[in-house]
Amino acid sequence: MIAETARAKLNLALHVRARRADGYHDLETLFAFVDHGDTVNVAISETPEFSVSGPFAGALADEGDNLVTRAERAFCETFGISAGHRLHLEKHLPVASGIGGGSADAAATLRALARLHEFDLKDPRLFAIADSLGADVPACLFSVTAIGKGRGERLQPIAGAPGTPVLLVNPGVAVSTAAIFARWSGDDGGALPSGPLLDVAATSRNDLYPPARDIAPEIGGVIDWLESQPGAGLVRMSGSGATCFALFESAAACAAACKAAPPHWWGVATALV
Ligand SMILES: C[C@](O)(CO)[C@H](O)COP(=O)(O)OP(=O)(O)OC[C@H]1O[C@@H](n2ccc(N)nc2=O)[C@H](O)[C@@H]1O
Ligand SMILES: Nc1ncnc2c1ncn2[C@@H]1O[C@H](COP(=O)(O)OP(=O)(O)OP(=O)(O)O)[C@@H](O)[C@H]1O
Repeated sequence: MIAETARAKLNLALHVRARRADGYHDLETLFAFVDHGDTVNVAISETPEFSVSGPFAGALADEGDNLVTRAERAFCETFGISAGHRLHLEKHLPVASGIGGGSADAAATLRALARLHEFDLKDPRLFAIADSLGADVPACLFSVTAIGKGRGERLQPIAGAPGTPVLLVNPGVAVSTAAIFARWSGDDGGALPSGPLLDVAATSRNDLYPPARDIAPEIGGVIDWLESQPGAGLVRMSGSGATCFALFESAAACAAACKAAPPHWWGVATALV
């Protein structure tokens, strides 16, 4: 059996540039990944099956076509694999929450299957499958700190800030990525500034925050709460929300804030990788 971690993705910055004819939007984003995520297990099996466990398994109960099984089908078609697989997903990340849980699961499935069948992780066919499964899946395939352009698939790795303590908080509202983009102002957010990761993050924005807060005002409350926490530095919403994050100067301050979070919020104190 092969196990792969599906790390949560953060958009440390997200500038929306233009709406495209294909319905997507061109972005400039800073992708970073954290030391927390789902787990995907894959093994060859004569009786193919897919199962889910973990705290957010219930949110996927009605999901007919999970991103894990979609990734597996695409992999087998592309690489001509006739064997069946037993797939298991441990779901720790809230669903539809701006931290790319489904995208990370799809990417982890592709990495696990490539290892199982001994294909190179740099095989361009793997990237093409990732690109076909969603805008965040190519970034999740590599799960390294990177600038993303286009709809997020044109990736340029950059030096990260590993070990930086980060608190993730979600108020328990699921928001649709398509609905948030549909409410974007239409004003070009401009290019990201250049420089070291945390300097770029500090001098940029998430352009999806205003439309997300209009749809789910709870997100504004989460940002205000994070900004009031002792030791919090950069505070921002990730992706299309509703998860927001704060970077902290120390792991102790990060853990203390996590403990102080309202009990009905989901929160995890972790670190950038
Ligand atoms: C907002 C981000 O999370 C930033 O990393 C991603 O761009 C969203 O990535 P994702 O969830 O993988 O998105 P997809 O599942 O590919 O797209 C969902 C829907 O969001 C809108 N969408 C998504 C990405 C993008 N660059 N422009 C868009 O307009 C489209 O209406 C699309 O149909
Ligand atoms: N394994 C999966 N985990 C989560 N969502 C899944 C999965 N499979 C399918 N989905 C569907 O994909 C949708 C998007 O889920 P996901 O958790 O990736 O959103 P997100 O965190 O907002 O991602 P992003 O930051 O990429 O916009 C969900 O609403 C759900 O219907």
